[in-house]
Amino acid sequence: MPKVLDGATIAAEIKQDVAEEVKALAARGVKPGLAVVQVGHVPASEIYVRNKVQTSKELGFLSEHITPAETVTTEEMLALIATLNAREDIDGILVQLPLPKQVDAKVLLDAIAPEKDVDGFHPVNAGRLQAGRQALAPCTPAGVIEILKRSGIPISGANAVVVGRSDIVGKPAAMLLLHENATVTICHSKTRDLGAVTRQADILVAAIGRPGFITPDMVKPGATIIDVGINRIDTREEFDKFFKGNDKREAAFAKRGSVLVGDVHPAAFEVSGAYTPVPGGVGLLTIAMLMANTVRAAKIRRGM
Ligand SMILES: NC(=O)C1=CN([C@@H]2O[C@H](COP(=O)(O)OP(=O)(O)OC[C@H]3O[C@@H](n4cnc5c(N)ncnc54)[C@H](OP(=O)(O)O)[C@@H]3O)[C@@H](O)[C@H]2O)C=CC1
Ligand SMILES: Nc1nc(=O)c2c([nH]1)NC[C@@H]1CN(c3ccc(C(=O)N[C@@H](CCC(=O)O)C(=O)O)cc3)C=[N+]21
Ligand SMILES: [Mg+2]
Repeated sequence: MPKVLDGATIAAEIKQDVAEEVKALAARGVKPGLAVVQVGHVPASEIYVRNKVQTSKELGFLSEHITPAETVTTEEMLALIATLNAREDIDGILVQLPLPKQVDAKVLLDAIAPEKDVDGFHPVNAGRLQAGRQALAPCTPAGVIEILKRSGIPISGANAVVVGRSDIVGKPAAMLLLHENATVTICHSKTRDLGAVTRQADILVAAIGRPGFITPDMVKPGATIIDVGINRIDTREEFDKFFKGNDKREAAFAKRGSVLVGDVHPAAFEVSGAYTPVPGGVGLLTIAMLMANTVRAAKIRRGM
């Protein structure tokens, strides 16, 4: 039976560590400040943003949830970011993606002060990360490393295969695995004979954005699978592809009319030695690492 790498338990450990740092900072009169900017109404963003704001409050941060209208312009957003950059009480700025199409996301993300870029999306942080300098690393890839380390899964010398090469997940995940001395392969939509590559993986990271894409034949028996994908399924036909006969998922589907599935087919987990579930896996670590990054940003920026 494969081991389930429980994101909730690991996230709780990280949040405990963060809470202790917050206490030590409070004793020195410092409160980490996080601004979460959520533009318009993207249904998928609601729950994530709520999680972020709630968790930062629980941990005793100064927490601001800023909600510009759907119709906001790039210029207005730049003015908001300039204000947040200049504020002494704000240590971290997060602009939730996706943004409406009239807003130039790249221009905005580049305008965030790198020392307040708790998402780790700014090119300065990406460059610092790849150059092996101190950097704010993107939260989801950082969470992947934390899960592996805290679960005692050896990374050094392992064959790690990352499927997906986005600037916010796949690429930085590969870079962090490399820094931990894994032998890293990055795959993408042009990769030839993907299954042959993924079957070499001791650690397989799926960050593709396609429900159940990784099938059992693509997995080396006993491998560790980290499923980053978050895909919402809302038709019976799709549901049956992944969860037919699964009572717990049936109940969730009946109740909400949709369920989440990762980029890994549930049957592929059965081949693995250990895996992160969706939900309850990497997503929860993303939130925890955002908190850790915010405290880190506070300490660095305030010279502590
Ligand atoms: N758990 C969490 O906290 C988070 C989860 N996510 C989830 O992770 C997933 C990936 O997100 P993100 O990186 O932003 O997605 P992107 O769409 O930016 O990138 C997807 C990557 O997958 C590759 N890909 C697509 N189709 C195939 C294919 N058929 N074979 C091989 N590779 C393929 C693409 O290749 P190419 O470059 O060639 O197009 C691309 O590199 C999504 O499900 C997203 O919802 C994202 C962020 C946080
Ligand atoms: N600037 C920016 N930074 C991000 O980090 C960012 C973003 N934009 N846009 C969207 C993606 C996605 N993302 C997730 C965060 C938490 C969960 C999460 O909490 N998941 C839980 C609950 C899922 C649920 O029940 O819906 C779980 O997997 O168990 C998932 C996904 C952050 N992202
Ligand atoms: Mg994306």
